[in-house]
Amino acid sequence: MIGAVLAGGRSKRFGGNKLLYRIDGKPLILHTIERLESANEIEEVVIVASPENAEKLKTFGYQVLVDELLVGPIGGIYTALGLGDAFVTAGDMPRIVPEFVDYIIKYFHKSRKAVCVPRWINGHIEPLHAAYSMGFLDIIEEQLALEEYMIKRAIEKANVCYLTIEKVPFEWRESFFNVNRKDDLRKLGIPEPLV
Ligand SMILES: Nc1nc2c(ncn2[C@@H]2O[C@H](COP(=O)(O)OP(=O)(O)OP(=O)(O)O)[C@@H](O)[C@H]2O)c(=O)[nH]1
Repeated sequence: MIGAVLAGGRSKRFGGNKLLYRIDGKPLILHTIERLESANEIEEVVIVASPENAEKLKTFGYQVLVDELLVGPIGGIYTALGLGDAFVTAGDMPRIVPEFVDYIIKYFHKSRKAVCVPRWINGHIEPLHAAYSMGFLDIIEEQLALEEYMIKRAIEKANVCYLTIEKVPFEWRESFFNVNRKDDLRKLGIPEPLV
């Protein structure tokens, strides 16, 4: 399955392009990609970028799709599904657990549902760590026509398989860690930059 890494955000909370921020000498997005591509079920990783970020991201040697919609993750997922079924993540997830990715993809194939997404017992879902089929494109198109851009709403309309997060190994939760603010770098053991 394709692994699609979303990279069309504005990093407002972080300030500056967080995906290019170097951690141990390597841009954050490459940490994410390397984790994702070490999952056995991932055949190829593609980056779904904003037109603004595309040129720089192409230098990393991965296929880059340009998201022309820029309406949030739903537009990135839409662009990725143009290539085929995809496991979609955010670009700011340097702690992805490959075994968890494989588990979700296998569950997705078995279930034959349009989307397979992890869900907490409290109902909160993790749509940027989920498997999507091309069959989901129709629902996204409907939502785009309605100017409803919340991915959560689109998923609610689909035939979905939910994976209860509390039922999988506790350590896998680390997979959802993402960098939003400079302060989050501390959780990676990196001192927050002074500027
Ligand atoms: N392709 C694409 N990716 C997006 C879009 N919006 C957000 N993303 C990506 O989705 C992931 C999660 O985004 P957020 O961290 O919630 O948003 P952000 O814009 O990057 O950051 P903030 O401005 O601080 O909210 C990141 O990897 C973003 O690059 C979009 O419109 N298109």
